[in-house]
Amino acid sequence: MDNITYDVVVIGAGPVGENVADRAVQGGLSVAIVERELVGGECSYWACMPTKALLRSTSALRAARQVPGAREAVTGTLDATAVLARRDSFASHWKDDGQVSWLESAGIELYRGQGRISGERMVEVTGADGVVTTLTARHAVVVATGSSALLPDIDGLRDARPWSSREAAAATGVPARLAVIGGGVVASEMATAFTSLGSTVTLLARDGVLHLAEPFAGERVTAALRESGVDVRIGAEAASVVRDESGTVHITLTDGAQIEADEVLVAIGRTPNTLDIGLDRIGLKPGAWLTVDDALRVDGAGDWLYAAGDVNRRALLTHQGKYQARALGDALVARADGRTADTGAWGRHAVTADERAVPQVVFTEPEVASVGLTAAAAEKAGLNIRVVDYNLGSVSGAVLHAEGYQGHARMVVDEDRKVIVGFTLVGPDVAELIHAATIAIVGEVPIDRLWHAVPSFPTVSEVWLRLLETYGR
Ligand SMILES: Cc1cc2nc3c(=O)[nH]c(=O)nc-3n(C[C@H](O)[C@H](O)[C@H](O)COP(=O)(O)OP(=O)(O)OC[C@H]3O[C@@H](n4cnc5c(N)ncnc54)[C@H](O)[C@@H]3O)c2cc1C
Ligand SMILES: NC(=O)c1ccc[n+]([C@@H]2O[C@H](COP(=O)([O-])OP(=O)(O)OC[C@H]3O[C@@H](n4cnc5c(N)ncnc54)[C@H](O)[C@@H]3O)[C@@H](O)[C@H]2O)c1
Repeated sequence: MDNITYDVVVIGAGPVGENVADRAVQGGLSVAIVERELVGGECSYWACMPTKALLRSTSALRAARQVPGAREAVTGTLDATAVLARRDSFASHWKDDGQVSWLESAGIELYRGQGRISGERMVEVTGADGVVTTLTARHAVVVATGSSALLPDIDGLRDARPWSSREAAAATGVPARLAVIGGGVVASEMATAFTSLGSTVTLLARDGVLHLAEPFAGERVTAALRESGVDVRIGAEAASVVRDESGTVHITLTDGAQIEADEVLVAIGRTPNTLDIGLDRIGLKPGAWLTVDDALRVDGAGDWLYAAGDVNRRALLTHQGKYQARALGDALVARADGRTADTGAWGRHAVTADERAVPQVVFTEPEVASVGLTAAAAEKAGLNIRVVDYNLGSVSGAVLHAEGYQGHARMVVDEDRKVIVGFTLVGPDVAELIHAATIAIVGEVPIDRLWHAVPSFPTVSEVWLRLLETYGR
């Protein structure tokens, strides 16, 4: 059994673990990173990259069809084999050589195997050959073990070999009939992808489609899914699932209705990867989300244990986890140098945006792009708000962008401070528009000053001017 010492030991080499390690090494610390599967994590092989690769072809086809002249050049349907092949390359064919080379070039030491905390500042790594290596961290252990798909307790579901987001993202073929349990981000995106690849999709959205977003977003995505042939059943709940000998999946709903499918995708949220990481050895509960303070220190542990990314449940998004990683990596360097970390609001080592300005793009058709609070969330937080709505389809840039462009924009203004606290867009190709709103919220740009941020004509961004005009000067 080896015992090796580093300044920092990171468990989990997903996008978040990699970024903590990178910042710490750049600040002069020695870092070991432990990975049990593929370096690059969920995002690279089974989440963001492969799913967005699947969806991009759908979006390109829709865009061409919405513009006369281009429309006539597009005569067929999606080539599913070509789409899946492009997806394979974006998942690096499920090989991590490229990311391992990057770790090497960055000076980060990789240990392959299951990492478990074995005591204060200690991590045991059990390799595939059963050999255990003990790593000691001089300054910090960072848990960046991410999350896995949650499976609900539905009668027969486990035996029916359901797809999780992993099987959907890495599908080798297109099922003729796909049932989806869930109405959140994964369910909406995968229903969009598979209907356009040719599946007959039934979406069982117990709590509605994208129900935590502004209501108009879920309504428009629901309408578009239905228009593309998806059978969206709001309020439907699966009671039991059986896969028969022929492979057909039979789903019985709580109201007695029956659905048949060739595959069933379960997308009802995530569970933290903390069941087998040694939490019991330090008095914490295995399987629980790791709650952290503003410095990302794990509650109930000493000042040596941190958690970043999905596992701390602050925002289950790659970009937000990487934001935490940059702040944490730099803070570890500062502390190792004997400096105090700057974790006050918007400080260099703070993760303030986690609470005020988390952007997200849902790559459905239409796309939903949002940042900050919805009107409902702002009201619940006790803010004195004004909601400003505008029909995105009437902006000149949108009219030019696509024939029959339909979309909607909402700005939520904190009336006491006269700054934007929330922004949501729904419409074709709105993804790239959201960063302007993120900057306005993070910068707390006064509404009066926004009049001086002039959008170019004729772009869809002109919606900013229309929203200001609607708000009034
Ligand atoms: C289908 C889907 C699509 C998504 N699309 C997007 C998107 O478009 N944009 C976006 O921002 N987010 C998206 N997300 C969310 C995004 O994938 C996650 O937020 C992100 O992967 C979290 O990164 P992480 O590093 O915290 O965890 P992960 O990516 O889960 O990485 C954790 C790593 O830790 C390893 N690990 C776990 N336990 C141990 C252990 N004990 N020892 C050693 N190694 C261990 C795992 O093998 C894994 O490699 C999507 C999620 C899903 C499910
Ligand atoms: N484009 C993106 O940014 C993107 C894409 C995919 C996933 N993600 C991230 O991955 C995470 C996981 O996505 P997800 O869609 O699995 O979770 P989610 O939290 O977005 O949605 C889960 C949905 O399942 C429903 N649900 C919960 N329990 C249920 C049950 N027992 N039966 C039926 N429905 C139930 C919920 O009401 C909710 O609508 C999200 O937090 C998201 O941020 C992001």
